[in-house]
Amino acid sequence: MSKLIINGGKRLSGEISIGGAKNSTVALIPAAILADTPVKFDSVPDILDVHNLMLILKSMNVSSEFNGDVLKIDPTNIVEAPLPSKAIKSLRASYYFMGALLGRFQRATVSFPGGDNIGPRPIDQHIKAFKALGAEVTERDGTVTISTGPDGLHGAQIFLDIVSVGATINTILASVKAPGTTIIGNAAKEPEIIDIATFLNNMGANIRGAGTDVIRIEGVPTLQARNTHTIIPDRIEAGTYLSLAAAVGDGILITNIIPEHLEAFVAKLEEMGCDLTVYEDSIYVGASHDLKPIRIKVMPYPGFATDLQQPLTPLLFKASGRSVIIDTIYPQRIKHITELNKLGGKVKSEDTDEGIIVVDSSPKLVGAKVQAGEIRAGASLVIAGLMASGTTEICHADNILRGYGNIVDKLRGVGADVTLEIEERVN
Ligand SMILES: CC(=O)N[C@H]1[C@@H](OP(=O)(O)OP(=O)(O)OC[C@H]2O[C@@H](n3ccc(=O)[nH]c3=O)[C@H](O)[C@@H]2O)O[C@H](CO)[C@@H](O)[C@@H]1O
Ligand SMILES: C=C(OP(=O)(O)O)C(=O)O
Repeated sequence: MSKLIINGGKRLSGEISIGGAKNSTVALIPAAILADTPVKFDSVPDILDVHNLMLILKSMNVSSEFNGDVLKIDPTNIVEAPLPSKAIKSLRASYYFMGALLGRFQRATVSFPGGDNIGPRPIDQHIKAFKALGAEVTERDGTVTISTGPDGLHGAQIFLDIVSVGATINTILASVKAPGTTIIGNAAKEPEIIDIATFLNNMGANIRGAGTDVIRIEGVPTLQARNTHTIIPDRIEAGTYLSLAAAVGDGILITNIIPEHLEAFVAKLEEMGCDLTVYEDSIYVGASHDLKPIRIKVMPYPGFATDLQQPLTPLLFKASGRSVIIDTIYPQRIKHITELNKLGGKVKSEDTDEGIIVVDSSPKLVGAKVQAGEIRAGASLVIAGLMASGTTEICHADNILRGYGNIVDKLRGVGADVTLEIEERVN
Protein backbone atom coordinates (compact mmCIF):
# COMPACT_ATOMS: atom_id res chain seq x y z
CA MET A 1 0.00 0.00 0.00
CA SER A 2 1.28 3.44 -0.88
CA LYS A 3 1.97 6.22 1.59
CA LEU A 4 1.81 9.99 1.08
CA ILE A 5 4.08 12.02 3.34
CA ILE A 6 3.35 15.72 3.73
CA ASN A 7 5.46 18.30 5.55
CA GLY A 8 2.75 20.87 6.10
CA GLY A 9 2.38 24.42 7.29
CA LYS A 10 3.70 26.07 4.09
CA ARG A 11 1.86 28.71 2.04
CA LEU A 12 1.47 27.61 -1.59
CA SER A 13 1.23 29.59 -4.82
CA GLY A 14 1.28 29.04 -8.58
CA GLU A 15 -0.89 27.10 -11.00
CA ILE A 16 -2.58 23.70 -10.99
CA SER A 17 -4.05 22.20 -14.17
CA ILE A 18 -7.05 19.88 -13.88
CA GLY A 19 -7.13 16.54 -15.75
CA GLY A 20 -9.97 14.71 -17.47
CA ALA A 21 -12.93 13.65 -15.35
CA LYS A 22 -12.53 10.33 -13.55
CA ASN A 23 -16.25 9.65 -13.60
CA SER A 24 -16.43 10.21 -17.37
CA THR A 25 -13.30 8.21 -18.09
CA VAL A 26 -14.39 5.18 -16.10
CA ALA A 27 -17.62 5.01 -18.14
CA LEU A 28 -16.03 5.87 -21.50
CA ILE A 29 -13.56 2.97 -21.27
CA PRO A 30 -16.29 0.30 -20.88
CA ALA A 31 -18.37 2.19 -23.50
CA ALA A 32 -15.49 1.76 -25.97
CA ILE A 33 -16.24 -1.97 -26.30
CA LEU A 34 -19.52 -1.05 -28.00
CA ALA A 35 -17.58 0.30 -31.01
CA ASP A 36 -16.90 -1.66 -34.18
CA THR A 37 -13.69 0.36 -34.70
CA PRO A 38 -10.70 1.39 -32.57
CA VAL A 39 -11.41 4.45 -30.39
CA LYS A 40 -9.16 7.18 -29.05
CA PHE A 41 -9.57 9.43 -26.00
CA ASP A 42 -7.49 12.37 -24.95
CA SER A 43 -7.28 14.30 -21.68
CA VAL A 44 -7.30 10.92 -19.92
CA PRO A 45 -6.26 11.19 -16.23
CA ASP A 46 -3.40 8.94 -15.06
CA ILE A 47 -5.33 7.37 -12.20
CA LEU A 48 -5.40 3.82 -10.83
CA ASP A 49 -8.98 3.28 -12.01
CA VAL A 50 -7.82 3.68 -15.64
CA HIS A 51 -5.03 1.09 -15.20
CA ASN A 52 -7.47 -1.37 -13.63
CA LEU A 53 -9.99 -0.86 -16.43
CA MET A 54 -7.20 -1.55 -18.94
CA LEU A 55 -6.56 -4.89 -17.18
CA ILE A 56 -10.24 -5.75 -17.51
CA LEU A 57 -10.14 -4.87 -21.23
CA LYS A 58 -7.07 -7.09 -21.69
CA SER A 59 -8.93 -10.09 -20.25
CA MET A 60 -11.41 -9.70 -23.17
CA ASN A 61 -8.66 -9.46 -25.77
CA VAL A 62 -9.26 -5.72 -26.13
CA SER A 63 -5.91 -3.99 -26.55
CA SER A 64 -5.31 -0.58 -25.03
CA GLU A 65 -2.35 1.79 -25.05
CA PHE A 66 -1.98 4.74 -22.65
CA ASN A 67 0.63 7.37 -23.56
CA GLY A 68 0.74 10.82 -21.98
CA ASP A 69 -2.95 11.62 -21.71
CA VAL A 70 -4.01 9.68 -24.82
CA LEU A 71 -5.68 6.30 -24.50
CA LYS A 72 -6.25 4.11 -27.56
CA ILE A 73 -8.59 1.13 -27.29
CA ASP A 74 -9.09 -1.48 -30.00
CA PRO A 75 -12.18 -3.60 -29.30
CA THR A 76 -12.34 -5.15 -32.80
CA ASN A 77 -11.05 -8.56 -31.64
CA ILE A 78 -13.07 -8.68 -28.41
CA VAL A 79 -13.99 -12.11 -27.02
CA GLU A 80 -16.28 -13.07 -24.15
CA ALA A 81 -14.14 -14.14 -21.19
CA PRO A 82 -14.25 -14.20 -17.39
CA LEU A 83 -13.31 -10.77 -16.02
CA PRO A 84 -10.49 -10.49 -13.44
CA SER A 85 -12.29 -10.17 -10.12
CA LYS A 86 -9.45 -8.30 -8.33
CA ALA A 87 -9.59 -5.50 -10.92
CA ILE A 88 -13.42 -5.54 -10.95
CA LYS A 89 -13.46 -5.17 -7.15
CA SER A 90 -10.88 -2.35 -7.21
CA LEU A 91 -13.35 0.19 -8.55
CA ARG A 92 -17.01 1.08 -8.66
CA ALA A 93 -17.31 1.71 -12.37
CA SER A 94 -16.65 -1.91 -13.32
CA TYR A 95 -20.47 -2.13 -13.18
CA TYR A 96 -20.46 -0.35 -16.56
CA PHE A 97 -19.25 -3.61 -18.12
CA MET A 98 -22.73 -4.98 -17.34
CA GLY A 99 -24.39 -2.45 -19.68
CA ALA A 100 -21.56 -2.43 -22.22
CA LEU A 101 -21.30 -6.25 -22.51
CA LEU A 102 -25.06 -6.48 -22.69
CA GLY A 103 -25.06 -3.93 -25.54
CA ARG A 104 -22.26 -5.82 -27.31
CA PHE A 105 -23.07 -9.52 -26.69
CA GLN A 106 -26.64 -9.45 -25.33
CA ARG A 107 -25.32 -11.08 -22.13
CA ALA A 108 -22.88 -10.36 -19.33
CA THR A 109 -21.39 -11.99 -16.26
CA VAL A 110 -19.75 -9.49 -13.92
CA SER A 111 -18.93 -9.77 -10.25
CA PHE A 112 -20.32 -7.16 -7.88
CA PRO A 113 -18.29 -3.93 -8.18
CA GLY A 114 -16.01 -2.43 -5.50
CA GLY A 115 -15.25 1.29 -5.21
CA ASP A 116 -15.33 3.62 -2.29
CA ASN A 117 -16.59 2.39 1.03
CA ILE A 118 -19.06 5.20 1.65
CA GLY A 119 -22.07 3.26 2.92
CA PRO A 120 -24.52 0.97 1.09
CA ARG A 121 -24.35 1.23 -2.71
CA PRO A 122 -27.07 -0.99 -4.18
CA ILE A 123 -27.46 -1.49 -7.95
CA ASP A 124 -31.17 -2.37 -7.97
CA GLN A 125 -31.96 0.48 -10.41
CA HIS A 126 -29.37 -0.81 -12.90
CA ILE A 127 -30.95 -4.26 -12.69
CA LYS A 128 -34.47 -2.87 -12.99
CA ALA A 129 -33.42 -1.13 -16.23
CA PHE A 130 -31.74 -4.24 -17.69
CA LYS A 131 -34.92 -6.23 -16.96
CA ALA A 132 -37.11 -3.57 -18.61
CA LEU A 133 -34.90 -3.81 -21.71
CA GLY A 134 -35.71 -7.53 -21.91
CA ALA A 135 -32.88 -9.15 -19.93
CA GLU A 136 -33.03 -11.81 -17.24
CA VAL A 137 -30.82 -11.06 -14.26
CA THR A 138 -29.63 -13.42 -11.54
CA GLU A 139 -27.31 -12.67 -8.64
CA ARG A 140 -25.38 -15.46 -6.92
CA ASP A 141 -22.24 -15.44 -4.74
CA GLY A 142 -21.48 -11.83 -5.59
CA THR A 143 -21.78 -12.38 -9.35
CA VAL A 144 -24.45 -10.83 -11.55
CA THR A 145 -25.43 -12.86 -14.62
CA ILE A 146 -27.49 -11.10 -17.27
CA SER A 147 -28.93 -12.91 -20.28
CA THR A 148 -31.47 -12.35 -23.04
CA GLY A 149 -33.70 -14.58 -25.17
CA PRO A 150 -33.27 -15.13 -28.93
CA ASP A 151 -34.61 -11.66 -29.75
CA GLY A 152 -32.08 -9.90 -27.53
CA LEU A 153 -32.75 -6.52 -25.96
CA HIS A 154 -35.45 -4.06 -27.02
CA GLY A 155 -36.18 -0.40 -26.29
CA ALA A 156 -38.27 0.30 -23.18
CA GLN A 157 -39.63 3.07 -21.00
CA ILE A 158 -37.79 3.16 -17.65
CA PHE A 159 -38.48 5.48 -14.74
CA LEU A 160 -35.66 5.39 -12.19
CA ASP A 161 -36.91 5.37 -8.57
CA ILE A 162 -33.73 7.17 -7.46
CA VAL A 163 -31.61 9.65 -9.38
CA SER A 164 -28.55 7.51 -10.10
CA VAL A 165 -25.50 8.38 -12.20
CA GLY A 166 -24.49 4.74 -12.61
CA ALA A 167 -27.98 3.45 -13.47
CA THR A 168 -28.48 6.25 -16.01
CA ILE A 169 -25.19 5.53 -17.79
CA ASN A 170 -25.60 1.75 -17.60
CA THR A 171 -29.07 2.04 -19.15
CA ILE A 172 -27.63 4.16 -21.98
CA LEU A 173 -24.86 1.59 -22.59
CA ALA A 174 -27.28 -1.34 -22.64
CA SER A 175 -29.88 0.36 -24.86
CA VAL A 176 -27.78 2.36 -27.33
CA LYS A 177 -27.82 -0.54 -29.82
CA ALA A 178 -31.14 -2.12 -28.74
CA PRO A 179 -33.78 -1.91 -31.48
CA GLY A 180 -36.56 0.59 -30.72
CA THR A 181 -36.92 3.57 -28.43
CA THR A 182 -35.73 3.72 -24.82
CA ILE A 183 -36.83 6.55 -22.56
CA ILE A 184 -35.13 7.04 -19.19
CA GLY A 185 -37.26 9.11 -16.80
CA ASN A 186 -35.82 10.70 -13.63
CA ALA A 187 -32.37 10.39 -15.21
CA ALA A 188 -29.30 11.84 -13.50
CA LYS A 189 -28.08 15.13 -15.04
CA GLU A 190 -24.34 15.11 -14.25
CA PRO A 191 -21.98 16.59 -16.91
CA GLU A 192 -20.29 13.18 -17.17
CA ILE A 193 -23.54 11.75 -18.57
CA ILE A 194 -23.49 14.37 -21.33
CA ASP A 195 -19.85 13.42 -22.01
CA ILE A 196 -20.75 9.73 -22.50
CA ALA A 197 -23.71 10.64 -24.75
CA THR A 198 -21.48 12.95 -26.82
CA PHE A 199 -18.91 10.18 -27.31
CA LEU A 200 -21.59 7.68 -28.36
CA ASN A 201 -23.47 10.16 -30.58
CA ASN A 202 -20.23 11.03 -32.40
CA MET A 203 -19.96 7.31 -33.20
CA GLY A 204 -23.48 7.27 -34.69
CA ALA A 205 -25.70 6.77 -31.64
CA ASN A 206 -29.01 8.58 -31.30
CA ILE A 207 -29.22 9.81 -27.67
CA ARG A 208 -31.18 12.98 -26.94
CA GLY A 209 -31.75 14.82 -23.66
CA ALA A 210 -28.53 13.91 -21.78
CA GLY A 211 -28.12 16.57 -19.10
CA THR A 212 -31.90 16.71 -18.51
CA ASP A 213 -34.01 14.28 -16.51
CA VAL A 214 -35.53 12.62 -19.59
CA ILE A 215 -33.17 10.84 -21.97
CA ARG A 216 -34.45 9.33 -25.22
CA ILE A 217 -32.43 6.72 -27.09
CA GLU A 218 -33.20 5.29 -30.55
CA GLY A 219 -31.19 2.08 -30.93
CA VAL A 220 -28.67 1.96 -33.80
CA PRO A 221 -27.06 -1.18 -35.28
CA THR A 222 -23.43 -0.04 -35.25
CA LEU A 223 -21.13 2.48 -33.57
CA GLN A 224 -17.97 3.64 -35.35
CA ALA A 225 -15.44 6.14 -34.05
CA ARG A 226 -14.39 8.82 -36.53
CA ASN A 227 -12.51 11.20 -34.26
CA THR A 228 -10.73 11.51 -30.92
CA HIS A 229 -12.98 12.17 -27.93
CA THR A 230 -11.64 14.77 -25.49
CA ILE A 231 -12.78 14.04 -21.93
CA ILE A 232 -14.30 16.93 -19.95
CA PRO A 233 -12.28 18.37 -17.02
CA ASP A 234 -12.77 16.74 -13.63
CA ARG A 235 -15.05 19.02 -11.59
CA ILE A 236 -14.35 17.04 -8.40
CA GLU A 237 -10.57 17.29 -8.79
CA ALA A 238 -11.09 21.00 -9.54
CA GLY A 239 -13.23 21.49 -6.42
CA THR A 240 -10.64 19.69 -4.31
CA TYR A 241 -7.84 22.00 -5.48
CA LEU A 242 -10.09 25.07 -5.05
CA SER A 243 -10.63 24.07 -1.43
CA LEU A 244 -6.89 23.42 -1.00
CA ALA A 245 -6.05 26.80 -2.57
CA ALA A 246 -8.46 28.62 -0.25
CA ALA A 247 -7.03 26.73 2.77
CA VAL A 248 -3.27 27.10 2.21
CA GLY A 249 -2.82 29.28 -0.86
CA ASP A 250 -1.29 32.70 -1.30
CA GLY A 251 -2.67 32.96 -4.84
CA ILE A 252 -3.32 29.80 -6.88
CA LEU A 253 -4.78 29.64 -10.39
CA ILE A 254 -6.71 26.44 -11.13
CA THR A 255 -6.82 25.93 -14.90
CA ASN A 256 -8.71 23.64 -17.33
CA ILE A 257 -12.01 24.06 -15.54
CA ILE A 258 -15.59 24.36 -16.77
CA PRO A 259 -16.83 26.83 -14.10
CA GLU A 260 -20.51 26.07 -14.94
CA HIS A 261 -19.92 22.52 -13.60
CA LEU A 262 -18.82 23.96 -10.24
CA GLU A 263 -21.52 26.55 -9.60
CA ALA A 264 -22.90 25.04 -6.38
CA PHE A 265 -19.39 24.60 -4.97
CA VAL A 266 -18.13 28.05 -5.95
CA ALA A 267 -21.29 29.62 -4.48
CA LYS A 268 -20.46 28.05 -1.11
CA LEU A 269 -16.81 29.21 -1.22
CA GLU A 270 -18.06 32.72 -1.97
CA GLU A 271 -20.56 32.51 0.89
CA MET A 272 -17.63 31.67 3.19
CA GLY A 273 -15.85 34.79 2.00
CA CYS A 274 -13.13 33.16 -0.13
CA ASP A 275 -11.38 35.42 -2.62
CA LEU A 276 -12.26 33.93 -6.04
CA THR A 277 -12.05 35.30 -9.57
CA VAL A 278 -13.88 33.12 -12.07
CA TYR A 279 -12.57 33.26 -15.66
CA GLU A 280 -13.84 31.42 -18.75
CA ASP A 281 -11.88 28.21 -18.08
CA SER A 282 -9.96 28.85 -14.88
CA ILE A 283 -10.49 30.16 -11.34
CA TYR A 284 -8.01 32.25 -9.35
CA VAL A 285 -8.07 31.80 -5.58
CA GLY A 286 -6.45 34.50 -3.46
CA ALA A 287 -5.37 34.11 0.18
CA SER A 288 -8.41 33.76 2.46
CA HIS A 289 -9.10 35.80 5.58
CA ASP A 290 -12.00 35.92 8.04
CA LEU A 291 -13.95 32.94 6.67
CA LYS A 292 -17.56 32.47 7.74
CA PRO A 293 -19.18 29.12 8.67
CA ILE A 294 -21.75 27.71 6.23
CA ARG A 295 -24.50 25.07 5.92
CA ILE A 296 -24.34 22.64 3.01
CA LYS A 297 -26.93 20.18 1.76
CA VAL A 298 -25.51 17.64 -0.66
CA MET A 299 -27.84 17.00 -3.62
CA PRO A 300 -27.70 15.37 -7.07
CA TYR A 301 -26.27 17.62 -9.81
CA PRO A 302 -26.56 20.59 -10.19
CA GLY A 303 -26.63 20.61 -6.37
CA PHE A 304 -23.57 20.45 -4.13
CA ALA A 305 -21.69 17.21 -4.99
CA THR A 306 -21.32 14.49 -2.35
CA ASP A 307 -17.80 13.91 -3.69
CA LEU A 308 -16.84 17.41 -2.54
CA GLN A 309 -18.18 17.44 1.02
CA GLN A 310 -15.04 15.78 2.44
CA PRO A 311 -12.52 17.86 0.44
CA LEU A 312 -14.26 21.02 1.67
CA THR A 313 -14.23 20.00 5.35
CA PRO A 314 -10.62 21.10 6.18
CA LEU A 315 -11.40 24.58 4.84
CA LEU A 316 -14.37 24.75 7.22
CA PHE A 317 -11.86 24.38 10.11
CA LYS A 318 -10.72 27.91 9.20
CA ALA A 319 -14.21 29.40 9.54
CA SER A 320 -15.09 31.43 12.62
CA GLY A 321 -17.84 29.12 13.92
CA ARG A 322 -19.83 25.92 13.40
CA SER A 323 -20.55 24.64 9.88
CA VAL A 324 -23.04 21.88 9.10
CA ILE A 325 -22.98 19.43 6.17
CA ILE A 326 -25.93 17.18 5.35
CA ASP A 327 -25.01 14.43 2.89
CA THR A 328 -28.37 13.24 1.57
CA ILE A 329 -26.77 10.92 -1.00
CA TYR A 330 -24.30 9.00 1.16
CA PRO A 331 -25.26 9.71 4.80
CA GLN A 332 -22.51 7.32 5.98
CA ARG A 333 -19.74 9.03 4.03
CA ILE A 334 -17.73 9.77 7.17
CA LYS A 335 -14.45 7.85 6.83
CA HIS A 336 -12.51 11.14 7.04
CA ILE A 337 -13.83 12.12 10.47
CA THR A 338 -11.71 10.01 12.87
CA GLU A 339 -8.63 10.71 10.78
CA LEU A 340 -9.18 14.49 10.71
CA ASN A 341 -9.70 14.35 14.49
CA LYS A 342 -6.20 12.85 14.81
CA LEU A 343 -4.82 16.02 13.21
CA GLY A 344 -6.76 18.17 15.68
CA GLY A 345 -9.75 18.88 13.43
CA LYS A 346 -13.03 19.30 15.31
CA VAL A 347 -15.51 17.42 13.15
CA LYS A 348 -18.12 14.86 14.16
CA SER A 349 -20.90 12.84 12.66
CA GLU A 350 -24.19 13.74 14.38
CA ASP A 351 -26.57 11.42 12.60
CA THR A 352 -25.61 8.70 10.12
CA ASP A 353 -29.23 8.20 9.05
CA GLU A 354 -29.63 11.82 8.06
CA GLY A 355 -25.96 12.33 7.05
CA ILE A 356 -25.40 15.25 9.42
CA ILE A 357 -21.76 16.28 9.95
CA VAL A 358 -20.80 19.15 12.22
CA VAL A 359 -17.52 21.01 11.71
CA ASP A 360 -16.17 23.45 14.28
CA SER A 361 -13.46 26.04 13.99
CA SER A 362 -10.08 24.29 14.44
CA PRO A 363 -7.33 26.85 14.03
CA LYS A 364 -4.43 24.58 14.99
CA LEU A 365 -3.85 21.31 13.12
CA VAL A 366 -0.79 19.17 13.88
CA GLY A 367 0.61 16.41 11.62
CA ALA A 368 -0.13 12.77 12.49
CA LYS A 369 -0.24 9.28 10.99
CA VAL A 370 -3.61 8.75 9.30
CA GLN A 371 -5.34 6.46 6.80
CA ALA A 372 -7.10 7.33 3.56
CA GLY A 373 -10.19 5.13 3.98
CA GLU A 374 -11.45 6.09 0.52
CA ILE A 375 -10.72 8.56 -2.26
CA ARG A 376 -12.39 11.76 -1.02
CA ALA A 377 -11.62 11.03 2.65
CA GLY A 378 -8.02 10.82 1.43
CA ALA A 379 -8.33 14.14 -0.42
CA SER A 380 -9.53 15.83 2.75
CA LEU A 381 -6.49 14.44 4.61
CA VAL A 382 -4.14 15.81 1.96
CA ILE A 383 -5.58 19.30 2.46
CA ALA A 384 -5.57 19.00 6.25
CA GLY A 385 -1.99 17.66 6.12
CA LEU A 386 -0.91 20.71 4.11
CA MET A 387 -2.61 22.97 6.67
CA ALA A 388 -1.08 21.17 9.67
CA SER A 389 2.29 21.94 11.18
CA GLY A 390 4.77 19.06 11.10
CA THR A 391 4.57 15.78 9.20
CA THR A 392 1.43 13.93 8.15
CA GLU A 393 1.74 10.35 6.88
CA ILE A 394 -1.28 9.18 4.91
CA CYS A 395 -1.41 5.38 4.58
CA HIS A 396 -3.57 3.61 1.99
CA ALA A 397 -2.76 6.42 -0.44
CA ASP A 398 -3.79 4.10 -3.31
CA ASN A 399 -7.30 5.22 -2.53
CA ILE A 400 -6.26 8.79 -3.37
CA LEU A 401 -4.46 7.66 -6.54
CA ARG A 402 -7.74 6.09 -7.72
CA GLY A 403 -8.90 9.56 -8.67
CA TYR A 404 -6.16 12.20 -8.45
CA GLY A 405 -3.75 12.02 -11.40
CA ASN A 406 -0.16 13.30 -10.91
CA ILE A 407 -1.08 14.58 -7.46
CA VAL A 408 2.50 14.76 -6.20
CA ASP A 409 3.72 16.78 -9.21
CA LYS A 410 0.70 19.07 -9.01
CA LEU A 411 1.29 19.77 -5.31
CA ARG A 412 5.06 20.21 -5.69
CA GLY A 413 4.34 22.59 -8.57
CA VAL A 414 2.76 25.04 -6.10
CA GLY A 415 5.51 24.57 -3.53
CA ALA A 416 4.22 21.74 -1.32
CA ASP A 417 6.63 19.34 0.38
CA VAL A 418 5.03 16.00 -0.54
CA THR A 419 6.48 12.53 -1.16
CA LEU A 420 4.75 9.38 -2.36
CA GLU A 421 6.13 6.01 -1.30
CA ILE A 422 4.72 3.36 -3.60
CA GLU A 423 5.00 -0.16 -2.26
CA GLU A 424 2.97 -1.94 -4.86
CA ARG A 425 1.06 -0.87 -7.99
CA VAL A 426 -2.45 -2.40 -7.87
CA ASN A 427 -2.86 -5.01 -10.60
C1 LIG B 1 -17.99 6.12 -10.93
C2 LIG B 1 -18.92 7.22 -10.56
O1 LIG B 1 -19.43 7.93 -11.41
N1 LIG B 1 -19.12 7.39 -9.25
C3 LIG B 1 -19.98 8.47 -8.82
C4 LIG B 1 -21.42 7.98 -8.90
O2 LIG B 1 -21.53 6.79 -8.14
P1 LIG B 1 -22.80 5.88 -8.33
O3 LIG B 1 -23.19 5.89 -9.78
O4 LIG B 1 -22.48 4.58 -7.73
O5 LIG B 1 -23.87 6.68 -7.51
P2 LIG B 1 -25.42 6.85 -7.81
O6 LIG B 1 -25.66 8.15 -8.48
O7 LIG B 1 -25.88 5.62 -8.49
O8 LIG B 1 -26.01 6.86 -6.33
C5 LIG B 1 -26.88 7.87 -5.87
C6 LIG B 1 -27.72 7.32 -4.75
O9 LIG B 1 -28.61 6.33 -5.26
C7 LIG B 1 -28.51 5.12 -4.56
N2 LIG B 1 -28.71 4.02 -5.54
C8 LIG B 1 -28.00 4.02 -6.70
C9 LIG B 1 -28.20 3.03 -7.64
C10 LIG B 1 -29.15 2.03 -7.38
O10 LIG B 1 -29.37 1.11 -8.18
N3 LIG B 1 -29.84 2.07 -6.21
C11 LIG B 1 -29.65 3.03 -5.27
O11 LIG B 1 -30.29 3.03 -4.23
C12 LIG B 1 -27.08 5.13 -3.99
O12 LIG B 1 -26.97 4.29 -2.87
C13 LIG B 1 -26.94 6.61 -3.65
O13 LIG B 1 -27.53 6.89 -2.42
O14 LIG B 1 -22.29 9.00 -8.41
C14 LIG B 1 -22.09 9.29 -7.00
C15 LIG B 1 -23.15 10.30 -6.60
O15 LIG B 1 -22.97 11.49 -7.26
C16 LIG B 1 -20.67 9.80 -6.80
O16 LIG B 1 -20.45 9.91 -5.42
C17 LIG B 1 -19.65 8.85 -7.38
O17 LIG B 1 -18.37 9.48 -7.44
C1 LIG C 1 -17.28 7.74 -4.76
C2 LIG C 1 -16.38 7.97 -5.71
O1 LIG C 1 -15.91 7.08 -6.59
P1 LIG C 1 -16.45 5.63 -6.98
O2 LIG C 1 -17.92 5.77 -7.31
O3 LIG C 1 -15.65 5.32 -8.21
O4 LIG C 1 -16.18 4.73 -5.84
C3 LIG C 1 -15.76 9.29 -5.89
O5 LIG C 1 -15.16 9.51 -6.96
O6 LIG C 1 -15.84 10.14 -4.98
